Amino acid sequence: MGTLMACKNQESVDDGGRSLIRSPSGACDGDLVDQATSSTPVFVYVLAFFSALGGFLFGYDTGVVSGAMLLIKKEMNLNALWQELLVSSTVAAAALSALTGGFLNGWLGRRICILVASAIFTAGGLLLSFAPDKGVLLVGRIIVGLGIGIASMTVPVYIAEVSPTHLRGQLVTINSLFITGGQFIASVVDGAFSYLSHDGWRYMMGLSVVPAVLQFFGFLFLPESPRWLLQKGFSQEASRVLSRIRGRSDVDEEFETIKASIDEEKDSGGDGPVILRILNHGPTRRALIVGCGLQMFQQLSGINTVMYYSATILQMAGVRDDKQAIWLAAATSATNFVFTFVGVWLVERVGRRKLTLGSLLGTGLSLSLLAVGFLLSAQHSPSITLHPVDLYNSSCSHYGSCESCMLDPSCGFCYRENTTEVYDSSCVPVDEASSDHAAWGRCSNQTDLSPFWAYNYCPTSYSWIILMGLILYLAFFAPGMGTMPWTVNSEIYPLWARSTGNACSAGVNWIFNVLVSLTFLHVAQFLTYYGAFFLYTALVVLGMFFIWACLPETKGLQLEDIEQLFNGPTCFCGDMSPNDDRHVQYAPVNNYNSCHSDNDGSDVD
Ligand SMILES: O[C@H]1[C@H](O)[C@@H](O)[C@H](O)[C@@H](O)[C@H]1O
Repeated sequence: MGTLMACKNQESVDDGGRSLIRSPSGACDGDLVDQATSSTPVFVYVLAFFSALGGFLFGYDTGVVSGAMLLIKKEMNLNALWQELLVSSTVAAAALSALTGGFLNGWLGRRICILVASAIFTAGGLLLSFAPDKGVLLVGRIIVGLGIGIASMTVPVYIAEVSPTHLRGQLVTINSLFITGGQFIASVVDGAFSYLSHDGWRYMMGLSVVPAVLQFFGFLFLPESPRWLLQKGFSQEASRVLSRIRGRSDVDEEFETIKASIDEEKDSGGDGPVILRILNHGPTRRALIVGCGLQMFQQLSGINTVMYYSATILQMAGVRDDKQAIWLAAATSATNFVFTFVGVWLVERVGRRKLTLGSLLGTGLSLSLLAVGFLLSAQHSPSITLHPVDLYNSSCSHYGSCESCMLDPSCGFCYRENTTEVYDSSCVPVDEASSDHAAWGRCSNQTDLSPFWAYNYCPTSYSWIILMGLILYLAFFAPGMGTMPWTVNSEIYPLWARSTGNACSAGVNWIFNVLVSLTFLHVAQFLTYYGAFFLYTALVVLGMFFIWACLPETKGLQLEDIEQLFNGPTCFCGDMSPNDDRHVQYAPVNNYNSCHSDNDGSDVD
């Protein structure tokens, strides 16, 4: 490997942008830096937009189901198992297809995979909106999941491969913006169609066809990634596409750098299944550990539990009307979306490492605030004052407070309240067909005069702490932990391992997504809600150690150079990040001629 060299465009110091363009000889090319940073052709934004529609569909299809489910379960009389199946089948299918997507990506290319994903999204959306019964709904949800898996691993790779170095982080992070944007739009659509109690869900699910068709037709006219083309030996096409994307004809330097790295890899005689080659090749194996670790900790921070649980949190805060709860849940996903902009803005300014660490720190603090809120609510949980005769002698009749009653999934809390206190409270079995009311007694038939029914939560006056924790959590999670795992994974693998590396890490993301959401209620049952949130806090602290110790800074490096960051030990314990400002000197290139190598000259080789 040649010495890692860096150039810094002085003009981009102010906004924090950094350019490192390496020619095959290792020399910095001032003109190239100039062209790359000063005139980014619009075309690259068009490419990023059409690819990020895949992220939008990922967000929309995972987000829309919660609101749609409220209507579907009534119309199709779904029990809890079917509801669970319709939600988790999509995520499980996404895990499977993300894992196999790596093979498809390397074989067919990024563009074909994006086309396939948008065709799958279209077919799934149509099937869902015309589904005659729950069986077809399940098939539709699985199909959509297959599309999500492929899109989630292909889109960041494609955007990273077409982006100029100085914009790569920002453009890939736009995909995350589209994910949270999709979740937000889904919640607004859920709110709007919730008034249409008959068939409203068909529109909610069916609307995803619009961006899917748009992406499909867009990609019919958009080019393949030049890096993939070159890897497959289509040199002329690769050079033509690269010039088109860069908006200029002199792309030789970049072209040669990519080619040199492909030739180098060919010379080293790689053979056999890519995953085995990754595992046998130190730097790539270490990159894979870091990439999968990031994705695992993203999900272990409990984002999807918090998002999913937001409606209940809002109910605890006293929002009882279903419609109002739906709209307030839209406010939650809006917070997630708005704070993702902060990530897009910061990624090229502060870099991936600091952004992720700062985000995790805030996420951990907010999780402990959430936990404290739940702890105080539990300690001041209303007691049960009425004990109606329970003919079936269910477990519900044994509880003394709302806290223990609501932690039992078969019971709910029935109560009246005035401005200061809860009174006339009882713990009764929930109706098996619908958790909206009790199986029998005062809360079994909801009228305006009947008492309130709380399933899965307790009324509390500490809900404001929980609400604050929720908002702070999203504000800290969204810019860093929500975005960086996808961005960093799109850039840390060498070309030959990029599809497989991203497939594995996206697969890890989806697997932990299923694990965390499926286990949440059980964990809450064993540890109580505050215990569950303290557990997530502990996992976030572990994640911070991992990221502090093992995540190098990739900002400003050309994709072909990033592999060198993993030449040392997997974890460099924070103070040895090879791309720290302390280790790489960026030379002012006002005159675009001066260029320094690392300060000790020894480099990361
Ligand atoms: O990066 C995304 C994003 O933060 C979403 O809000 C979340 O639902 C996904 O699981 C995650 O992968």
